Amino acid sequence: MEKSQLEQALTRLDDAARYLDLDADVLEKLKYPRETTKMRLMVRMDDGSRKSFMAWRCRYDDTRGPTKGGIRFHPQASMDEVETLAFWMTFKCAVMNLPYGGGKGAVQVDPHLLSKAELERLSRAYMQAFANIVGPDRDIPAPDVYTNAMIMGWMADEYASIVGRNSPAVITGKPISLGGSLGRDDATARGGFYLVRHLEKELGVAPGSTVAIQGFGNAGTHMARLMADVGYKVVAVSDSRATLYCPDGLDVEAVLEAKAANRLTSLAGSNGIEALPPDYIVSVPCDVLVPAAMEDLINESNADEVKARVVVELANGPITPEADAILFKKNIVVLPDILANAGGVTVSYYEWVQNRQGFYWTVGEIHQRLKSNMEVEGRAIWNLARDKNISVRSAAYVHALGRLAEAIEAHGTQQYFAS
Ligand SMILES: NC(=O)c1ccc[n+]([C@@H]2O[C@H](COP(=O)([O-])OP(=O)(O)OC[C@H]3O[C@@H](n4cnc5c(N)ncnc54)[C@H](O)[C@@H]3O)[C@@H](O)[C@H]2O)c1
Repeated sequence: MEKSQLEQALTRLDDAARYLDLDADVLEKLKYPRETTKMRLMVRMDDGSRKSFMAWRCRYDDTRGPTKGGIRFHPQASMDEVETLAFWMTFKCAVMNLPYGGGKGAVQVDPHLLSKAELERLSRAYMQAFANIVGPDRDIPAPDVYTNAMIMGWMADEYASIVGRNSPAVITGKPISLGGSLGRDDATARGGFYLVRHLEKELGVAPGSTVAIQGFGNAGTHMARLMADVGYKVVAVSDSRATLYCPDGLDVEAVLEAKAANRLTSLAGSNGIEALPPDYIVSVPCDVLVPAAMEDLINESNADEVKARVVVELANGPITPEADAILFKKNIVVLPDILANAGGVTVSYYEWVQNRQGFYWTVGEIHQRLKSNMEVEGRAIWNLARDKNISVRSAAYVHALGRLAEAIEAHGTQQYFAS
């Protein structure tokens, strides 16, 4: 029988456990989601009819603090995916030493088929359904695929009316006018960017090296701009419909404009730019490949075609464990999701801190803190990988698991005696 997504993800936990002397209780605690709630949301459509949508919220593990993780609106969302993403959040927050556990949520919906008013009603319905589960000290959502600051703003507003007080720290990734943090919009890409720049010597890349980016949404577009701004050559980008490829380098600003107007492929045919199928991006000749779309897009069927020497996982889980083994054999360095895309949750943490203290930082302060956090954790993980001769992914899991194990033990024995 085929493994579920969560079972696949758990193989990383078993792998990391081999390098630590852990109590069996620790693994038992981390092997299962603590709490997953499933709700059917009823939403009034503009034509007066009612439609229902399946929705979930998972709090995977809260040993290190309130659970934290985004809400995804996607037609293929499933409980298995939500629990897997929540598992990854647990490790990501531990990698970055944030005082959080891991959570995630989703609605099974294609948001492109909804009007803005329907999208607002759906977002409010989500918060009505899960208001008892979330909370600034319990579970703190954020944006993920096909959700954004506007949606977080509606959800924060709904939560405030339910609890009867302003409570901005319940959700992050909000509009700046509602207590959002400066620097949250490009934080995921910026974290990955700081990491690459910090490890340039070790990775053998530098401005002038070529980059291909799979997925051209929040994470992908910001990464393209940041890398191009310091002189990296972006040779290919893709979205769900096409890959745009130009070996001499794309004009990133022109590509961003075309994407904003929803006509990415309109650039093909001029200046040596070709439009190719979306999957082509994986095999593009380049130095750095940046998956920034969905899970499992690099798998057994195409991992052999990867030409890059470095893969920076801005997406969550873009490489299957089988593909990971193939890349490792090919000496391709993978900077794993739980480290490379942790800039998003890190600036979400800053947003939560600012909301709670009621005092806000400048964008310069945010960038400085993020750069320092990425460099400290990135360096520790890089050194661990080198010293133990393991992949950077395994090292990131070992780094996080050590922190989780310490916290599980520090909680004492109460849970041991409880049923
Ligand atoms: N936004 C964040 O702060 C954040 C933080 C951490 C991780 N991530 C992860 O980054 C990834 C992207 O998230 P986002 O926020 O940028 O989402 P987004 O909705 O802004 O963008 C997703 C992009 O992926 C593209 N896409 C979808 N299917 C594709 C396919 N088969 N091939 C190529 N492109 C495809 C879409 O066209 C879109 O351009 C996800 O895995 C998400 O979990 C996001």
